[in-house]
Amino acid sequence: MITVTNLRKTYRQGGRTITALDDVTLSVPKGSIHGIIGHSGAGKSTLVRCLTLLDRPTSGAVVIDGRELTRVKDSEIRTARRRIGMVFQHANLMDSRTAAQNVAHPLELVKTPKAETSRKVAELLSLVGLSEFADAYPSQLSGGQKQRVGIARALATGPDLLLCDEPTSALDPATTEDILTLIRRLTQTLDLTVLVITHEMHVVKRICDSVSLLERGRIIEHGPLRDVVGNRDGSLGRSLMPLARSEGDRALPELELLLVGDTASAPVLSELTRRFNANINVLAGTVETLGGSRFGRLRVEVESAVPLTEITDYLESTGVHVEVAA
Ligand SMILES: Nc1ncnc2c1ncn2[C@@H]1O[C@H](COP(=O)(O)OP(=O)(O)OP(=O)(O)O)[C@@H](O)[C@H]1O
Repeated sequence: MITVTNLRKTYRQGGRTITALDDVTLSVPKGSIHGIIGHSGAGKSTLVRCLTLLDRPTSGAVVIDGRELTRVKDSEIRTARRRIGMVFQHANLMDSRTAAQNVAHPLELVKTPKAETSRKVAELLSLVGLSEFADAYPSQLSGGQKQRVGIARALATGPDLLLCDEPTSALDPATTEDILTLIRRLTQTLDLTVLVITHEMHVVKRICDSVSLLERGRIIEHGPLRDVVGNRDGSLGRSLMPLARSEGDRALPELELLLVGDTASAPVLSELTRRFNANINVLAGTVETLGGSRFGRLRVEVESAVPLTEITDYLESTGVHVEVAA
């Protein structure tokens, strides 16, 4: 489990104070994956540096499995860092070493006996599905295979936290899917705590149990995926389930509907047609299962003799979140 409390990082630059992280608080239980999503400049890299002690936070605490990382003395930083496995955008493998030798590297650094290293490396390569490639050099591996070696290497010292910094940003869609499936599987098999830093919404959608939106150093929205998507006041739900834009001016009123859980499977539109003798035209729509719940987001235009408020009141009474498009 990782708990970050009131984390703050400021930099002095040319007489100005730049606040890169502003009161960041989050908590990720064991066996789950938390996504941190943010645009360029939001503070993602600063957060990674503070969590890995490459940079000391200005204030606040980071506690990983009961150990307060922020209190670790400089002389103990190396040891403390072993509790965190890092997966980067590029695996950065050593070209002169085979896959097995790359995975063995962190174990050699902590002087693990040879036999134990061999056993662990074989186990890790098997976990990431690369047993047959143990003796292959990075130049003989695909991008996805290199990333698998990188993940095996990150897990070599048995970390409490796996920190994935843009783990699939350099991969094609099919390989991205493979790597995300692997991260999800390892989280469960090894009961890991995983933080995924990304700017890609589909990564959050595919594997995260919960998510935080980082903007200008602050977490402005956070929660389990299903709460965030169902929250009509936030922007994350819309970003996770976007709708195509409306085209031009339309004569009829437009409604945006958010359907959550059972409502997303109910025949809401046909009921609307029957009840209000309305013509409904779907302009855009998406239905997905996220964080174990089903969600539908629809933009519809409505033609009916009945006042629009009656229709929206009815929809709200059935549990549909309604917004009248401007
Ligand atoms: N060493 C530094 N000195 C001064 N300002 C910094 C330093 N590092 C980061 N910043 C500033 O802190 C803010 C957050 O930067 P950071 O690199 O953490 O964002 P990011 O979300 O990782 O962006 P990107 O995705 O582009 O890497 C930015 O305004 C940046 O200019």
